Amino acid sequence: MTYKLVLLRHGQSDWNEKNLFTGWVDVALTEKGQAEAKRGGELLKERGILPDVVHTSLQRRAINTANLALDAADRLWIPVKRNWRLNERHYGALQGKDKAETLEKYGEEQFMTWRRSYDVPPPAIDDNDEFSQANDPRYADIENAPRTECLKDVLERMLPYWESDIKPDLESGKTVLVAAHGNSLRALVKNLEGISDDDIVGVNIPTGIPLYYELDENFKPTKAGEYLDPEAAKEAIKAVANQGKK
Ligand SMILES: O=C(O)[C@@H](CO)OP(=O)(O)O
Repeated sequence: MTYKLVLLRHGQSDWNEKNLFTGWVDVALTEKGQAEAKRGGELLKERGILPDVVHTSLQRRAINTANLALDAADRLWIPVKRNWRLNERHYGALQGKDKAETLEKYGEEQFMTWRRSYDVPPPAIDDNDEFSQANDPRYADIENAPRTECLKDVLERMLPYWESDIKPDLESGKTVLVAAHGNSLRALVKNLEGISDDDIVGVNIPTGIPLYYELDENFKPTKAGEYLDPEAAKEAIKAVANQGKK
């Protein structure tokens, strides 16, 4: 018995296009992002990898990506579960800041530490900041909702949901789609593949291309995760890695 898991990062968002740190800011998909999501669903259909249940974050770029992909795969009818634990990493005071300007202002080392270090979070966002989620009703029930997060924080808040909701769906034989974000999926991939704290720095997830895993009974991948469009993924991974650079 192998478990079937598909990870899908949302398609290009308005702020991916504008090259702004996004985090918990709830931005929309661009037209290109919508097309990527649809293509993601077509790839699933072509390969016969048909989700039985979908898990998303509480952010519209992931929710809309899931809907567009599932519509294209003719699976819009499957049950859906949403949880803040799948949200993008909270980017703290960097939310809303231009990536290229931040790189220029603070230098490459600080910029990459904030973006990709495992355990150094950016400065916390002020509750009065225009890009704070302090008063967002969808997060009102979270105790100590984050004001910034590093990848380690994301892993720690994502894992309880993996255990309580995603694993049981896999165990019951369902093909599970997780539609989420660059950094919440990096956390999930780190955990799945046992990637070290140092090596996760170099892992980037492209937008809109399904990443397919088959897992054994211990939830370990039986082989490396497979991008359903490997050529497009290669180019897109490079582009994510180089964001901010001129
Ligand atoms: O801005 C963000 O929230 C993320 C994802 O778009 O960016 P990065 O890849 O720089 O972590």
